[in-house]
Amino acid sequence: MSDLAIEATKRPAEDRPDFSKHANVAATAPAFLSVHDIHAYYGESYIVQGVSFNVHEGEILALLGRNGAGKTSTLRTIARLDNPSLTYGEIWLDHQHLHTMASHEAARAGMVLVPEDRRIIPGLTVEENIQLAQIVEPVGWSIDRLYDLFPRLGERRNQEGVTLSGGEQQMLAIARALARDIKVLLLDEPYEGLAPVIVDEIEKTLEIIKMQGITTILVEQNAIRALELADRSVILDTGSVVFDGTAKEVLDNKELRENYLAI
Ligand SMILES: Nc1ncnc2c1ncn2[C@@H]1O[C@H](COP(=O)(O)OP(=O)(O)OP(=O)(O)O)[C@@H](O)[C@H]1O
Repeated sequence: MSDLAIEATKRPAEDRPDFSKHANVAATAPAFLSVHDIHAYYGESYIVQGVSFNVHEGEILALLGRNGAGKTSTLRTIARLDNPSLTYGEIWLDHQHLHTMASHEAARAGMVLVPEDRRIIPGLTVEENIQLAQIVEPVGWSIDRLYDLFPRLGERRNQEGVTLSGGEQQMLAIARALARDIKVLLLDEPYEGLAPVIVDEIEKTLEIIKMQGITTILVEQNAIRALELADRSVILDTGSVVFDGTAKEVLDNKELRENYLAI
């Protein structure tokens, strides 16, 4: 950790300098997505403790770790949500510095989070949920293209979104993200509560999304399923990276799986 980062962590939240507002502290030429030494707090709670990793364009990265390891917090920090707040570090996406952006600017730059609770808007049909995502530029996939990817959504286009099954709601949440012109899809526990056959279906769509060149970061409790799909994996423990390598390395390493994933 750099001196500045240590300095940031020692101070109470209100006194901490907000290094995220400083654009000119990049040390190296960024990868497609480069997360560099990010530190983030919920109020006084220091949760994301110097996380760094790179993601290549079109890759699926499984971000794994035990309950409470900091996976959701890391995703939220990368998406530039206010909570937890980024106090130090850099996030570069395709030469754009997301660490200086608010969440709506990061979304416009192509970083979109599909949260665990999916946030389907009540009172709106499937199609209206998608259309709402396309109200502002830049627009991504057309509605017809989204229905090709998710035929179930096409069949239910006039049904109220919140009345869909859990799996269909997850598909709608992903479709809504793709309806924007995105570069990186951040998925928080997309398989949660879903039957294996629905997980199979969602997995197939994630493979198709990958083939279109979109980069995905997948946070999943179902680590085996995530690793079988992913190219690479980053494992977190108490808010820090303890492993960065290929998904196969994790699947082949019993000790790593037992120590950090309990599988
Ligand atoms: N809003 C919050 N305020 C304070 N602490 C929080 C908040 N949200 C999460 N935390 C704490 O941050 C730590 C990391 O939580 P996080 O949800 O990022 O972990 P996770 O790896 O995604 O866990 P899980 O797999 O259980 O979802 C936990 O100790 C949690 O209690």
